[in-house]
Amino acid sequence: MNSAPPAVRAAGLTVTRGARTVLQGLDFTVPRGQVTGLLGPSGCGKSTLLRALVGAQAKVAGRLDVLGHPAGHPVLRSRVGYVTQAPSVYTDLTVSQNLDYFATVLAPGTARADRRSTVRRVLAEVDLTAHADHLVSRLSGGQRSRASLAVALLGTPELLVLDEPTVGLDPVLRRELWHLFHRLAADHGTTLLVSSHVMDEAERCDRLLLMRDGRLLADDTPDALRASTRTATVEDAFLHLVDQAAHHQEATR
Ligand SMILES: Nc1ncnc2c1ncn2[C@@H]1O[C@H](COP(=O)(O)OP(=O)(O)OP(=O)(O)O)[C@@H](O)[C@H]1O
Repeated sequence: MNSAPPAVRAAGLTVTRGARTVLQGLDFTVPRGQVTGLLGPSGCGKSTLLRALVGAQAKVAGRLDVLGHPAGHPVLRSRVGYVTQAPSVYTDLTVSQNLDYFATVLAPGTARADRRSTVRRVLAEVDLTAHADHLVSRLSGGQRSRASLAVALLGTPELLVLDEPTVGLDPVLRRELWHLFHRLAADHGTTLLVSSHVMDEAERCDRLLLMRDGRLLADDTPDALRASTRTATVEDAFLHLVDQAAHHQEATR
């Protein structure tokens, strides 16, 4: 049982983009030291929610606390790591050159020896030590994803927010990344919030936030979700909840 206060607490979280209300009054928590999946179809609002969490989204209403502070608070800058869908590493530099560059930008004035030891640490964490001197342009998709992740790990974040990190990867590389996420949670107590639109990835999460059309359908463990919906997979549980929500909507019309 995790009795620590949650890493994220949202109440009535609402976001408008243009004329649309993209997130509609969400209430949820994200427990510390676990891997929570944010699952839902393309366009349901996952990236918008993650952007709100890291303070990069305009027109956010309601309450959104991250590690005990309002989302986007300056003290969170070094405590929250964010990996966007677009790769954040330079393809014409080697992996270690990228990491050394970002380490300098993130902590200017750090002694060269300290920077080098940080770079060595994150290379080992994402299992890219053997590829440290390879150009990013020569890496596989999974290795590139891990290089982006390594940048986010430079500051030893307590919360890692990952937007569809496994998109476009083959099943073996996806499995490799999920192992890494769980290792970070187990070894460092890092909290991970990982978005995906691939329902089978839900089975790999400790906890799930299931989203559709800007609303949360469920906030539970995969086991509890399957049990409460009497289904065999999280994908079936999701479909069950979608149907249930549609019936409810019709009944209240
Ligand atoms: N800049 C924008 N202005 C207005 N609406 C936007 C903007 N960006 C996204 N949206 C809308 O907000 C909704 C949620 O988008 P968001 O990117 O959060 O979804 P998502 O679940 O992350 O999708 P995907 O899995 O495809 O990345 C979509 O309907 C989208 O059309």
